[in-house]
Amino acid sequence: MSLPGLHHLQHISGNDTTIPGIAHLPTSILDAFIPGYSFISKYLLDVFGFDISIIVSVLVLGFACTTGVHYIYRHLWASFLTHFTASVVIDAYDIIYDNLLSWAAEQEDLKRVRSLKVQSADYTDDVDDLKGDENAAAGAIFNFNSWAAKVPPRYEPDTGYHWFRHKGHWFKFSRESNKVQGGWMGMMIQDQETVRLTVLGRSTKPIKDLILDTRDRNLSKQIAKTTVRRPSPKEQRGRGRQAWNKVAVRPSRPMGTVVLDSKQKAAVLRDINDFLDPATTRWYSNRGIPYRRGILLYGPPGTGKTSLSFALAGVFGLDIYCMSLSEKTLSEEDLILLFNSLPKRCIVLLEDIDSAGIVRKKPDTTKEEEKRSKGEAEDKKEDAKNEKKDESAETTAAMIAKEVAKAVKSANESNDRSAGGRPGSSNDMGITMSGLLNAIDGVASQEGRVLIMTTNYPEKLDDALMRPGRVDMKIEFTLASRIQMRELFLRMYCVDSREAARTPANLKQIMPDILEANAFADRPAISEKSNNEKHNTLVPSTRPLLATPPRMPTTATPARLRSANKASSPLESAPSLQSEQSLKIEKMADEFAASLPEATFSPAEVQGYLITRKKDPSSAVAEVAAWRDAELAKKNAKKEAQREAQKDETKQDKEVASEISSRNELVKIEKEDANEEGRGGEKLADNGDSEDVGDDSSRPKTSIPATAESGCGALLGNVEGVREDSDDGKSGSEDGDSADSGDTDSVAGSEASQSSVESDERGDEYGG
Ligand SMILES: Nc1ncnc2c1ncn2[C@@H]1O[C@H](COP(=O)(O)OP(=O)(O)OP(=O)(O)O)[C@@H](O)[C@H]1O
Repeated sequence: MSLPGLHHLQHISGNDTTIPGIAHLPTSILDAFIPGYSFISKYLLDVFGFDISIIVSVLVLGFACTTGVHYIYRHLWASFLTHFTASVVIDAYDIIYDNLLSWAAEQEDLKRVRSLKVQSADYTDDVDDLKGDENAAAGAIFNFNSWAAKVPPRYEPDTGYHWFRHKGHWFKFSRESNKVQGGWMGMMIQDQETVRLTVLGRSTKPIKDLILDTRDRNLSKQIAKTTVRRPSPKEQRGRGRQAWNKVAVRPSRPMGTVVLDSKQKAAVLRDINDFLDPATTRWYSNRGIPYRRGILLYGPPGTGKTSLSFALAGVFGLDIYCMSLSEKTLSEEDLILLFNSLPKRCIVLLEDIDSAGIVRKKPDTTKEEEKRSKGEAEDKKEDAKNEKKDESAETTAAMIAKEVAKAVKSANESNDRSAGGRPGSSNDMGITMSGLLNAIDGVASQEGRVLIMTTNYPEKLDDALMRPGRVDMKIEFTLASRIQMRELFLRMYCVDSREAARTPANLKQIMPDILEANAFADRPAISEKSNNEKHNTLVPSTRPLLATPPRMPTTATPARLRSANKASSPLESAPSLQSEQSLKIEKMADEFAASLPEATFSPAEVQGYLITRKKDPSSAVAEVAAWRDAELAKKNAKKEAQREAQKDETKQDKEVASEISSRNELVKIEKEDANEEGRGGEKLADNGDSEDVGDDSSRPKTSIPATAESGCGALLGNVEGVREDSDDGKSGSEDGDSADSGDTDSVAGSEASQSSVESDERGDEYGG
């Protein structure tokens, strides 16, 4: 290749080290690109006679051209993208992100990309869709790992960008991972993924359509699934959706599987259905009423409160946000943030609301106490000056009082603990009642959510929490009635007939009988009633919304039971069983229910029994009497043990109290003696014979410190014993027969209901 211009340039430079006649770049230019070029090329030419200038010139020219073209291309492409494409960014914590990635994993164009990210079947829900091995031999051991290994892993496009075509449009799928500040005070650097979808063209519509497609595809896949979310770990908690973690997507629980009085079920279904109706939103806003709904589910453990909440989430296609107030890392600020980060429509399940130890903050007595004890300490100082001779007796008494107060305080604390509260109440516990109330109906709290609170002890709940507007509906759950037990039996052995009701589109599909019978004919239309009237309709002030499930007579026979079922149909109608086999099962269900006492076992217990015989209804019936007797014996033994424990506790309380009382008496006597001794000494001193008095061995001598120490040790031992007992769940406060309270000087050491203030006061009595 001839480059005459360059050749000319070379002559001008006057620094020619090359063979004349061959085109190349001037040495000065090459020197600028490659430092030391002229020296190297001269050396190579002199020693080997080889001219590298032409090769180097070509390489440099090639490099310059490529860089230039690349620069121009990038520049043009960037301005093309700016002016002729549209894009949308999707954050990783958004549901759209999940939808898009699972959609992308199935696109042929994107399957072909060379940079993929793989996700094993364990982390997807696909494992639930696998069918069991029907050819497995009877009794063959099921191996989950080898079964789950059949689910192919999911491949999705990795970080980087990939082009694909969808519905005639070209899209660019860019997955990016960025470092962002997060965590507490933004002190942690976290990875945050985003996907940017870009489409050729100036409109974002194709992207929006694509997002809708991915959502629809996901909906059709997840039609019968309920998404469960829990608060994110504290350090990852941020605003918005980051506050909540998706922990599971599980098959929706069919309403029919929750055995509950059908009127109660219908009431709650109607109520939530009305609430979610878009027209209701306007109704609320027109009247300035916060658009929220609160439901309290209460009753013994294992009676179906959580199950009903999940079934409701399934029926109404709502995500369920579960939270426990007893979670240690949950502060009031977190609670407010979590409530403020809820989506527009969802179910919030606040479980075991009583166990969080939510109590109104007690008046702060500590400071008063301190003041008082300070004042008293000063008084004591004065006294000490005036009555120096009482000093040793006083010190001893103060020691005892201090130890006793300590012991009583710790016993009280442990009693508090055993009574369900958290130790150190207001300091340890993050959530106070006012904090909870602020969160659930604070100004920034999200509207449109259904708050379901569950408790085993409704009587422990604060009235402020129960007021209409916070709790609009209460549903009581009871131990299983005979009809419920029959229903549980039928559901255990005829589940498949109910499968059709998994995705109901109409309330009638769930509860045909009750809704057709127009059970709510008297219920006013929502637009015709004021909110208060509405609350009154739904929540009688003290009674639960609806009566508990009707009880069958204790002497129910299978025949009576069946006729009662047919006549009143208080529960959702049982699965229609046509075949002979089904009639047989129905008969067995009657027999089964008739063998069990009412209101003794929780549905969970009955289900637990049935589940171990899930393929064998006959043995479930045959063995139920033996199971019942064994369970009743266990329950009675437990009750008896509790009674015994209570008795022991009372006895111990009394012993401790009487010991304290006798120590107290002893200290009093010592003190009086010491006073007398002092007075006698003074008199003798006046007579100038004081030394003899001190040696008077005829007077009874007391060894106060020794007595006091052993007394405290013994006393503490006893009180410690009481505390340990109460840690085991025995509450001293439950004991009606506490230490003799008539004796004002005595410290009723183990009386759990005493506050530490009281015990300190009594301690001061000792000291003074
Ligand atoms: N009424 C019921 N109908 C159907 N199943 C029930 C019912 N009650 C309890 N169960 C079964 O018992 C188990 C425990 O029920 P669930 O967790 O709903 O009870 P819970 O009242 O919320 O208990 P806890 O108060 O201890 O939280 C579940 O497997 C559920 O299927």
